[in-house]
Amino acid sequence: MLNVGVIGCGGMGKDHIKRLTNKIQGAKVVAVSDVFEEGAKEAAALAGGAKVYTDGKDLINDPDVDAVFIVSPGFAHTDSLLQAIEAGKRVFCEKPLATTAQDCKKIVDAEAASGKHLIQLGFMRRYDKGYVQVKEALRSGEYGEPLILHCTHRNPEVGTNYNTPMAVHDTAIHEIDTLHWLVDDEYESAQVIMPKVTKYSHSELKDPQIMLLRTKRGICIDVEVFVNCKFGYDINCEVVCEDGAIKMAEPSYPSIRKNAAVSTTIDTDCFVRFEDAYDTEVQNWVDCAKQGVINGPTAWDGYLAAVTADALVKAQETGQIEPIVTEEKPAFYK
Ligand SMILES: NC(=O)c1ccc[n+]([C@@H]2O[C@H](COP(=O)([O-])OP(=O)(O)OC[C@H]3O[C@@H](n4cnc5c(N)ncnc54)[C@H](O)[C@@H]3O)[C@@H](O)[C@H]2O)c1
Ligand SMILES: O[C@H]1[C@H](O)[C@@H](O)[C@H](O)[C@@H](O)[C@H]1O
Repeated sequence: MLNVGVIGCGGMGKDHIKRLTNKIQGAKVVAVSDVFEEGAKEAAALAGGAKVYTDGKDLINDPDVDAVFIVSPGFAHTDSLLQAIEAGKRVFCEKPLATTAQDCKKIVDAEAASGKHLIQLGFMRRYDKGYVQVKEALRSGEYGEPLILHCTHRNPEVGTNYNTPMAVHDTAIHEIDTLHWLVDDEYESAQVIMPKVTKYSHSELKDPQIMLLRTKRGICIDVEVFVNCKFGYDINCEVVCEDGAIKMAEPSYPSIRKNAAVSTTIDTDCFVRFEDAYDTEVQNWVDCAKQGVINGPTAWDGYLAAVTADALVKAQETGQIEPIVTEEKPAFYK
C-alpha cells in the first residue's frame, strides 16, 4: 500500500482524496494538510480519518507518508516541491508545476541534482480518451501532416480572484502541454488577441482571449479561452491536416427531442468532463510510484509549459508576437 499525504484540501484536493480513497487500487490517504485547518479536517473525514497538518512541510517529513500529492494553488507549489525533493519523496503535483519558468527551472535542477525521478505533473489531458484517439489518428500517418489546430477552452464561470494572466497559467496551460504533445512538436512563438470583453467579466480579467501559438514545424494553433461563457464546460480540438481534418469526439450524451427542439448535455465542470482521465493518471502514478518510476508528464514538461506560458503572458501585455526559447533538455529527462 502506498501511503499518500495530500497538501491542499480545496475543490481539487477533495476530489483527489475521494478518488484515492474510493477508486484507486493500492493507495491510502494517511495525512492531509491545508493552511485552513477546518478544510483539512473535512478532507481527513473524506479519507475515513487521516492526520491533519496546517504546514505542508510537516506532512512531507512525516515518516508515515511515502508519497506526496500537491494540490495547493499554483503559487504555493515551488516550496512543497523543493521540500519533497529534499526528503526524497515521490510527488504527484497538480498543474501548473510553478507559475514562472524561473521557479520551474529551480525545481528541475533540484530534481536532476537528486538523481531520482520523483515528480509527475497533473497534465491529465494526456490520459483523456478523446485526445488519445486524436493522437493515434495523427500517428497513423493516414491524414498527412497537421497544419492548423482550432481549440476552445470554455468554463461557465470563474471566481472573482481570477485575473488576466490566470487565463494562461491556470487555464490555457492544459492546451500548452497537450497540443505540442499531440502533434509531437515544440513551440516557437506566441501571440494573444483580445476581443471585446464580456459583460460577465470584471476590470482585472480580459475575457475572452484568443491565444495563437506557432510550432517549430510551422503548425498554427488558435485557442479560444473563455472562462465566463456561462453555457457549460466546453473543450474542443480540431486538427486540420493535409489529407483530412480530425475533430476530437464530444463527451457522449443522448440527443433529446422535445418541444420542437433537439438538445444534448454539455458538462459543467472539469471534474465530470475529465473524471476518467484523472482516474487513469492517478492509478498510473500509484502503480509507477510502487515500482519507483515515473511514466507520466514530468517536471521538464512543467518547465516547457511555463516558458510558453511566460511568453503568452508577455504577449497579453504587448499585443506582439513573442518568441518562445527554452533551454536544452538535460540528459536526466531524455
Ligand atoms: N487538472 C485539473 O483539471 C485541475 C482542476 C482544478 C484544479 N487544479 C489545480 O489544483 C490546484 C488546487 O486548485 P483548487 O481548484 O483545488 O483550488 P482551491 O482554491 O479550491 O483550493 C486550494 C486549497 O489550498 C489551500 N492552500 C492555500 N495555500 C496553501 C499552502 N501553502 N499549503 C497548503 N494548502 C494551501 C487553500 O486553503 C485551499 O483549501 C491548483 O494547482 C489548480 O491549478 C487542476
Ligand atoms: O484549475 C482549473 C482546471 O485546471 C480546469 O481544468 C480548467 O478548465 C480551469 O480553467 C482551471 O481554472
